[in-house]
Amino acid sequence: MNTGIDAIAFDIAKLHLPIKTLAEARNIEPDKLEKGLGLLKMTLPDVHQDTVVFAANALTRLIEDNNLNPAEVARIYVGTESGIDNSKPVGSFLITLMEQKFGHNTFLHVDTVDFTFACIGAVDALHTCIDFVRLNPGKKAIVIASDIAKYDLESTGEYTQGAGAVALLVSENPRIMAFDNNWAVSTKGVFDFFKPYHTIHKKDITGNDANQPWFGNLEAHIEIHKDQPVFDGQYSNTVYTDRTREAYAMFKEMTGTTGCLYDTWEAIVMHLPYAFQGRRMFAEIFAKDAETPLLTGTEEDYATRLRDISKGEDYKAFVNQKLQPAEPASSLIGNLYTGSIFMGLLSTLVVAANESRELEGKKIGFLAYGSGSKSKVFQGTVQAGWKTAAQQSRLFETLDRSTAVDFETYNRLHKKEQDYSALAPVNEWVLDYIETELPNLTGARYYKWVE
Ligand SMILES: CC(C)(COP(=O)([O-])OP(=O)([O-])OC[C@H]1O[C@@H](n2cnc3c(N)ncnc32)[C@H](O)[C@@H]1OP(=O)([O-])[O-])[C@@H](O)C(=O)NCCC(=O)NCCSC(=O)C[C@@](C)(O)CC(=O)[O-]
Repeated sequence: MNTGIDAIAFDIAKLHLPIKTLAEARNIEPDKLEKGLGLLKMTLPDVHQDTVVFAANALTRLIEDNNLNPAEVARIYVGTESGIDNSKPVGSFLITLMEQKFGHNTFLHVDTVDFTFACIGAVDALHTCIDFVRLNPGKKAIVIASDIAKYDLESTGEYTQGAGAVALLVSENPRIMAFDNNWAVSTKGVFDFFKPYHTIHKKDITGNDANQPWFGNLEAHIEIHKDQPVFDGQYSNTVYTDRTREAYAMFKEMTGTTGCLYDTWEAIVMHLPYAFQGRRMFAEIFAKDAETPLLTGTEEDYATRLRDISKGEDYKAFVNQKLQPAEPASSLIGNLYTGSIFMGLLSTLVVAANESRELEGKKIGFLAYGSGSKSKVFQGTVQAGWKTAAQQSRLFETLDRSTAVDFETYNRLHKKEQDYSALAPVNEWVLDYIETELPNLTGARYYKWVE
């Protein structure tokens, strides 16, 4: 039985900071960001938006565009790493909101849960939902990837921010993409990017806490959890490359592929924290799988050879054919964390449709990554309804309508100083208020639909 993605909907933050504006303010050469990393716009949440809002908007669109009867949906599984509660999942908010819109008890028998593993959480949700539909033919599941990629001001992650959600309908005989039952994994527990609940600073070794055995010789200064990660950008690239290379090799082994695997893929969709991450990180796999000799001398020789290959004409042609179609949406959005790989898929489909290329029956390879760290490599075959879905998505028309903000507004939104919406919401969910008075409900978040 074919199982996979039957429909896609999305909700992307409607505000953006042009990357040039950020480059000028931070004294970075705009070309580095635009031509080096492929960034053009950085989308930002408005004051009335959080992960629940983006997820609810994408889900509402998925249901309405596909005339879905809630009774048909067995699961709504959410991938997120920017949830708003440590106990109550985004999924449980979604059930409340969908019942507000579609009727009392309409989602009573829907299973829901959040998956967190940095950017790969929604791929994990998809993986388990595909298994579920295979075991339960006729049932449908929804996977939602919803995140706000927020980094500290003036950090190297600042120019890779973005916000929004992608919702996928998973079913048998899907219209867009059917997945093979091979999922190769590479996992290792590392600290390349993480969001600790508490950050403990080493201040000095004279304070009272110095005597506490669990702090060793440190005085503890504890900060509460914040939205922005602790990360090491260059190390995260190394880990990204290692995990994807290892999972790719594992995929070859498990499928018994003897030749060059990527030659069998019409397009490659990778996790894109920024548009050019895939093309910057794939060069090693490109060389190794084609058995291009990489020097076995020093590490420096290896890096130089790899760099030469990545700047060569063969690699450029390969990038243009297989990796580039996933990039334009990322350039206009920024990082979507869990949603990035699915937005890369939609971008690939829309670019092919715009170029009148036929994808039906072609294989697409996926290289997912989540910090912390894990990669999953899998493949799918494009189905007959891909072009209609791509055209109906109106992806680039929607992104074109994004509103630019100035640097001051960006700063205020980032610091959460602004208490009014920069753009009035229309036909969408908004965060209405957060309870502050009632002791048993302090912190409860309430949402409403705005016509
Ligand atoms: C991604 C980094 C590390 C980039 O870090 P960086 O230091 O800003 O950039 P760089 O020096 O690595 O690369 C700049 C590129 O621009 C080029 N360049 C320079 N100047 C010019 C110019 N004038 N004209 C044209 N090109 C120029 C330069 O040559 C180079 O290209 P390359 O070496 O590839 O050829 C940084 O933005 C960062 O720390 N980001 C946050 C972490 C991150 O995104 N890591 C990515 C891997 S981990 C991941 O993907 C998971 C994640 C982050 O999504 C989280 C999760 O899983 O939840």
